[in-house]
This record gives sequence, C-alpha cells and structure tokens, in this order.
Amino acid sequence: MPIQYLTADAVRVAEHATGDLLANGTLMRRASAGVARAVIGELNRTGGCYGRAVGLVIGAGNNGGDALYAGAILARRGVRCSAVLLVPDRAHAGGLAALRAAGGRVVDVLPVSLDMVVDGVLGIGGTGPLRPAAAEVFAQVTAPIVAVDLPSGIDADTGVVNDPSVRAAITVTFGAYRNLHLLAAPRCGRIDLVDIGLPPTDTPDGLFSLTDADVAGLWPVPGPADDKYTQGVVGIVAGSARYPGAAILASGAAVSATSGMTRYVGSAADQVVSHYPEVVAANGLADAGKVQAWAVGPGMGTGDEALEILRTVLATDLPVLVDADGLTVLAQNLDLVRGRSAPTLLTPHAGEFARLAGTGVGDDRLSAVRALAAELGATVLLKGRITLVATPTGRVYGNDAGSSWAATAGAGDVLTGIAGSLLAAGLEPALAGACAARVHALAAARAAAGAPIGASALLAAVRPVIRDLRNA
Ligand SMILES: NC(=O)C1=CN([C@@H]2O[C@H](COP(=O)(O)OP(=O)(O)OC[C@H]3O[C@@H](n4cnc5c(N)ncnc54)[C@H](OP(=O)(O)O)[C@@H]3O)[C@@H](O)[C@H]2O)[C@@H](O)CC1
Ligand SMILES: [K+]
Repeated sequence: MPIQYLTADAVRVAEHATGDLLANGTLMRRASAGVARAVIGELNRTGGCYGRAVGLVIGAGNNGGDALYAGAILARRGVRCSAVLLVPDRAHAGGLAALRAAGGRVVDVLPVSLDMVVDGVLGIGGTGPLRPAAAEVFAQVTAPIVAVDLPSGIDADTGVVNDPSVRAAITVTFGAYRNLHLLAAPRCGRIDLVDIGLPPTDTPDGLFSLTDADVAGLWPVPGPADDKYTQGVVGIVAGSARYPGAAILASGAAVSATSGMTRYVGSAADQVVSHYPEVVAANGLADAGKVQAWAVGPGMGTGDEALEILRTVLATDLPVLVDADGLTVLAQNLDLVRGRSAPTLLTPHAGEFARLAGTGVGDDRLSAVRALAAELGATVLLKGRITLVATPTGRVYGNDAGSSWAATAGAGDVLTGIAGSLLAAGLEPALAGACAARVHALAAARAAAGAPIGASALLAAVRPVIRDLRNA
C-alpha cells in the first residue's frame, strides 16, 4: 500500500475525529511517550539513560507540550532534563507541571554539554522560519536533535526549508506522516511514526510514496501466456547519428526494464543496434512498426523535424512520454498536449519545467508540479532528489532518491527508457513514473556504492535492482 502524507489541516481533522482522545489529552500522552521512546533508544544505544543530559527547547503550543511530557518521562528515568521556554507564559501548563514534578528544571540557557536536544518549538501550527530567540538557542546546539513532529522552521505542507530551521537526527511524528516528511526528508533524519490511534484518512488527490513492495508488485513481468508483443512494445525516439548517447542509453534502459520488445526510431539506429542487437530499429516513424507507447525526446534536437515527430506521436491515441529536447519543443507548442485524451507523461528537470510552465519551479515544488499537471491535463514528473509525479487531478507520488548519485549526464535518458517501457506495459503514467523513479534511484545508489558513476553504470544496475525488489 502506498504511504500517504497529510497536510496539517488533514492531521487536525483526523485528531478531532478521535473526540475524547484529543480532548482528554490521550493523544498528547501517546505522542510524548513516542518522543521519549526515541530519545531513550538513542541514549541506551550510546551508554544508557541514567545521569545523561537532555535539553528541551519549548515553543508556545502543543508541540512544546509533547516535548515537556516527554521530558517528564525522561526525568523519571534519571535523565537530567533542562527546558528553555521560548514564550514562558504560553508554555503548555500541564506539560510544564509534569516536567517539574518529575524533577526536570527550567533554565534560561541550555547547558553547554548535552547528550541530546528535543525540538519542541513548532509542529503543524508553525509558519515561517525560526524566530530569533529560537534561532539563538539552536545556534549553540551541537548535540543530535530529536524533532517533535517536524524540524521547526520547515513548512508542514510544502516542505519548504526556511532559514533558519532545525536539522534533525530523528523526527518523531504521530498517527500519519505529514507532507514535509517526504518533501524535506533530508532534513528530518530517521522518521519514527508513532501510532496514537488516529482514524485512517482517505484523500485520493493527496501526496503518496510507493513502498518497495508496491513497486515490485506493479513491475510487469511476462506471464505464462505472454509473447514478445503482448507485454507492450515501447518505441524510443531519441538521439541522433552525431549524438547517439541518448538513443543508446534510453533504448538500453527500455531493454533492461521490461521483457518483450523495444523499438528505436531515429538516425542513431546503427549505433543502438550495435549496443543492443535485440532492439528493432528504424530510421523514421513511418517504418517503425506497431508500439503500445512512445518515449520521445532525449537528444532528438529541437528543430522542425523534432516538432513534426512530436506532433505525430502526440496525435496518436497511445501513451506518450516526452522528455528533454522533446519538452523544449513542446514548450512552444503546448496545444499538442493540452487536447490529448491518451495518457501523457512529461518528465522535466527544473529548467525544462520552467520552459513548460513559463515560470520557475520555486520553493514549493509540490504546488508547482500540481499546477502544471492540472494546466496541461498531463502527468508531470519533476526530477530532483525528491522526484514528484503529479496527475492532472492532483494526486502526487514522491520518491526520495536517498542520494544524489543520479545527478550525472545521461541519467535522464535512462529514466525515459525505464518509464517508457512501463507505459507500454500498461501502467498508468503516474505509476510508471513513480516506479521508474524508484528503480532509477536505487540503481544509482547501487552502482555508485560511494564512488562517482556515469549513466552507463546506472543503467547496468537497473536489472539487479529489479531482481532484488522482486525477490525481497
Ligand atoms: N492537538 C493535540 O492534542 C495534539 C497535538 N500534537 C502536537 O501539537 C502540535 C500542534 O500544536 P499547535 O497547534 O498548538 O501548534 P504548534 O506547532 O505547537 O505552534 C504553536 C504556536 O507557535 C507560534 N508560531 C508559529 N510560527 C512560529 C515561528 N516561526 N516561530 C515561533 N513561533 C511560531 C504560533 O503562535 P503565534 O505566536 O503565531 O501566536 C503557534 O500557534 C503538533 O505538531 C503535535 O506536535 C500531538 O501531541 C497530538 C495531539
Ligand atoms: K518541532
């Protein structure tokens, strides 16, 4: 099942649906127990709890309440807890009383030597960067930080990392992940999801990520009745005789990602076939033969010929993926895609996105990609460390690559080949994009294993990654 990420409003709705559990403080007690568990786990891993020193940074709302109750649990374990109250008259009264009763103390300045710090400044009620008082406290912190709900200063809904904001080693969240846990994953560290008894939320047009098991289950493999045609034939239009690399990488990726057949159309036909003899190549669309999806664009040029090819494939009722040069051409001819009813997947990086949208992506990548998908009536995959794939109705799949090894020339061509072959196999564009992004990211990390790679190495790791996912 895909993992769902909620907006702050959706979290509040779910909290309110628990009725008494919210009103009588049960939710907060469960939340704070989860925070304490994370801190205790770390302290035990590094020598035990008794006599260790933990700082609590407390804001004006319930996020601070969670941290104060967690501090009370820690203090009862023999942890020396010191709390800085950023807004003393608005600190959570019950939490503060509990901390004091357990032996925790309130201080003006955190002790210099601390084993851990709990960030209870802002949760889903926060907006904007840390205010100066909080920023001053965190500027002195060198110990690992456990963030309550989210690292303060990061926007819960958009994941925008304001400056200044907290960088957490561990983030403990409650009942459901929030958007930022995916969108700003690198700032959250390890994320612990604590069950506090929230009801499930169903927002089809929300933010999701696929699990590895989802990807494995969706990946097309030949069944007993399949032949080379029935699994979906993908047609790759890419590269040129002068610049054959994109053609070779995209075609090779399509060959690696699914069984069945890959066709290639373009002037690099000879080079593609010399690398991948199994590819059926033609020089022009007219001779291409039948396909179930087209993947068009990498290295194809941006001239009249490219426009004509794009016009022809987008006029079919087949699924079409457009990437790279294809997107540059498309940006001048958006009507080619606006009127399409067949599945369409556009895979821009930030620069190509700006050409399509007429304006830069900006900090709020989630809203930007949703808006472009809605405007064009096409699925849009925005590349990046966190790849976002938005449908026209606003459902978004995000994939955190976990590393940036895929930021290498030609890697996009490999993604095109993988996603194109999944489209041909019948996956809807958003799932084709999301599954391709996951395998692409895993292949980059596997190929790199700590050292730089080129796109050929990434491509070579695609099959082993698919095999591992399917065998897991
Ligand atoms: N409801 C429940 O029982 C449960 C809630 N839970 C927990 O509560 C958290 C949500 O609590 P919350 O709604 O009280 O808001 P919270 O995030 O603590 O912010 C507090 C105040 O800070 C202020 N502020 C805003 N921006 C600011 C900034 N940049 N710098 C400084 N201050 C800023 C702003 O007030 P302002 O100063 O603007 O008037 C705002 O009202 C949630 O994330 C989870 O941890 C869980 O325990 C589960 C049960
Ligand atoms: K926090």
